[in-house]
Amino acid sequence: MSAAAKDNKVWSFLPHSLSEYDVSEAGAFTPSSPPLSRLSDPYYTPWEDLANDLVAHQLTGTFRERVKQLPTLSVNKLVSLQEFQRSYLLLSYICHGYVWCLYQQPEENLPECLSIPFCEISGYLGINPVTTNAAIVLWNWRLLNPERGVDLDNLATLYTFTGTTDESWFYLISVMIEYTGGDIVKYSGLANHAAINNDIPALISALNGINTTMKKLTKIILRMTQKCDPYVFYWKIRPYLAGWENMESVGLKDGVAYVGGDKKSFSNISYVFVPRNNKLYRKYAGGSAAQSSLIQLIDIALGVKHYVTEEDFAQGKSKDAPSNNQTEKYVRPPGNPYLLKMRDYMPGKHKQFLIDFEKACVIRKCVFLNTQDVSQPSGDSFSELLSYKEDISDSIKSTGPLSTKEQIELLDAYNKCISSLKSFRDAHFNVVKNYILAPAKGTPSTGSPTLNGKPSLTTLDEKPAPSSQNGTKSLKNYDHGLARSLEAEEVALGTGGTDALSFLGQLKEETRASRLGS
Ligand code: HEM
Repeated sequence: MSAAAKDNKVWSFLPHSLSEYDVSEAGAFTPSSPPLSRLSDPYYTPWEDLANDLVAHQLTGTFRERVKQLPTLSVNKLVSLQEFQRSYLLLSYICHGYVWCLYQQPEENLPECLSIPFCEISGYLGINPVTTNAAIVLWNWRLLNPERGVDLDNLATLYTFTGTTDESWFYLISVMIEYTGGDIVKYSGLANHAAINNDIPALISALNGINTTMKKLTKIILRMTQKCDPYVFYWKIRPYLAGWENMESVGLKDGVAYVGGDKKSFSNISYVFVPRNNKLYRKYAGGSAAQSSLIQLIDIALGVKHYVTEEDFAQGKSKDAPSNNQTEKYVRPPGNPYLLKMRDYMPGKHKQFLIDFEKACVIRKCVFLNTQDVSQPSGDSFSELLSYKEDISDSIKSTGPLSTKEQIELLDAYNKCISSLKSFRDAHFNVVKNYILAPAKGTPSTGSPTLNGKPSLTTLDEKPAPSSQNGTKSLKNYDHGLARSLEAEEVALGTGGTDALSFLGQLKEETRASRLGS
């Protein structure tokens, strides 16, 4: 009997047990117990102390000076996966505080005391050495009352860059979504197990579970405006979350040099080496919930396919792009390069879970094969159906045909899941307009309890004069990393450097198009 079977026979279609992927039905990709609040060995006190004082040192302008006094600590005294996760949080937080230091020009060299341990720890975890959703969300929370469960009225963050409640809320909304996603893991497992066995009542029940959970996720994301102010998010918080890819305009021409870190060996993680000044520079995207394994899992479970954007395809950025000017969807291979790239910004175990689940997932195939009479496929969906029929592998047990009523019920349960995923993406799209487009263009944002579109904190004009103490380079203008004012005709860029709204709009459309039947 495989490890998976011993763990839970529902998951026996995977080569490993859920716990081996560091995934659970209780909290999805969040750890099964709250993240550590301190490393056990006092040897790591220098990291702990500096992280605790990050906000204060940002304010006084002494952060970079303090980082340079750090000893280069060995990772040999980290004793568990949880300790590696905590040290990854500490170092990603310190590194971004260092590169994007408040009111300073971005710094393009990460000193050895940061880069060597950060690269080693990231290699162990199978994730890029940069701030990610794993650092600021999955491994960055605690329970106020340990006797009570995970809920927004019992959660606190371990670290924020700005010391604001807005930043805490921004992360905690994501924590709550990720944790609630435990039911997505549970029902996706049940749905695939049912699909493999062609157990239609069980499949319908599991799909209903996915639908109900998706609705909960949408309700949670809509709460973002309750305690996170778009102005604070865009101008104060987002700059710290930026990575060092597409940051030429703010001085990081080749990204950031991980001084000394390049001597070490790494896992099979992708990054770009640019030799300059005898240093090797790396370019990484910044922290984004696009690195959430949960939302990718939902796409995989429902068989929602994304494609290279029309724009990139036309420019030949896809390796499969044809030389002529065809941009029809059917010639674009499935897989959006940005979303696939984001898997290198997930913990390696979570990425492997997605890969293995994708290989084994037959939920959409089962729904499609069982509902042909009522879904009446044509065009692209007819080709899809043919490909399922031609697949002679016996991944789905064969049973008799369903009655029309049963077919309608199954199709309905599946399409409701697609609609609720589309509603989540609609809600997210509006969040992005509100938190990026509106503040960047100086237009009123909606739904903020504190601002009503007018800056209530320090306005940009009142921003303190840039500091030049300690000989560090000073900031010349107000644009910083990802925080930039945009002219009316300019598009807002996502952390990956592409037109965020057009990219997200395409994902919404691809979700909608995944409905079966009319
Ligand atoms: C203020 C709040 C938020 C803003 C401003 C925001 C912004 C963005 C932007 C600009 C993108 C485009 C790609 C990129 O830049 O990486 C994106 C993608 C994405 N975001 Fe958010 N986001 C927010 C909250 C959330 C939350 C709470 C989640 C929940 C998990 C989330 C999940 C995603 C996902 C999954 C993608 C990839 C596209 C997709 O699969 O639909 N975002 N977000």
